[in-house]
Amino acid sequence: MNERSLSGTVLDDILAGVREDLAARQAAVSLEDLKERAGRAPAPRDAYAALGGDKVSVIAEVKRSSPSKGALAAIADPAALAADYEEGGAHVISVLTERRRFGGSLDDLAAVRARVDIPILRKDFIVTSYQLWEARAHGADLALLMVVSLEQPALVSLIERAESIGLTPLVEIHTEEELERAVAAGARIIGINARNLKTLEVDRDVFAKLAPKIPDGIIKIAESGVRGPHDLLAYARAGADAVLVGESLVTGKDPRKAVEALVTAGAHPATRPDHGSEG
Ligand SMILES: O=P(O)(O)OC[C@@H](O)[C@@H](O)c1c[nH]c2ccccc12
Repeated sequence: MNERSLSGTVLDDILAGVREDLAARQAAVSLEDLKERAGRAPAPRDAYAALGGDKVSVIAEVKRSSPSKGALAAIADPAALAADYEEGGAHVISVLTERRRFGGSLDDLAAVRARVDIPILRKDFIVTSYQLWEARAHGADLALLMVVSLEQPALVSLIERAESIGLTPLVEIHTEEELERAVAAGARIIGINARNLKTLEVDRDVFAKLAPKIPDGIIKIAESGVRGPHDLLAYARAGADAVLVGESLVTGKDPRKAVEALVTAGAHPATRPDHGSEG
């Protein structure tokens, strides 16, 4: 068993459902078949190039539902939404593939990957290498690994496995202990989630508290709770290289324009700690 046992939290419920769905998929599709499909998948896109440079990058998420709010948006055509995000200037697209709580699927992932030219993140609760192969087989370029749901040896081996099959791992943390584990495991991209997945509470200050403790050279992503350019700028001043935005994009009137506003705010050098007056 790779997962930590954290009894009674929302995360526990989610992981239990994820494991059931995973078992059904494993019964239906052999690892051998998945590997074969991954071998035929288009080459991975360069996530480091997409997230690098002086700008604050925008990762726009295809998200139908959330455990905290339930249904957010119908999203009949996830690929069309992703195309809007790309037109708005998004640097990476995140696709939630978890079914029960987030309403996502691997079909969504494949459809989005086929429509846009930027790197795609598989956002899910990944606890086994089978899910990494699934991600690559459906075209993902990056995969989320959440420290909270993995024991250290599993985290280390999933990072290595992801890299060995061409997936860039985005390692998510919410506490200082998790941060230390992510760094020790060799993470090169760390996402600080403002949302505590055990309670679903959002605390935007978590980023500013933890980001300074991340060693130089590691890409820092602020996840959750970005309502618009104002929040992107606050995260940028606290050292974010990128923001990951879901709810405010899928619930807004015009996702393309909402992404454009974020990208424009993030393109301004004065938003970065190195260049800004906050220095
Ligand atoms: O919808 P928001 O508040 O903009 O958040 C997006 C993203 O950060 C959130 O979906 C998320 C971050 N980490 C996760 C892990 C699993 C599922 C979902 C997530």
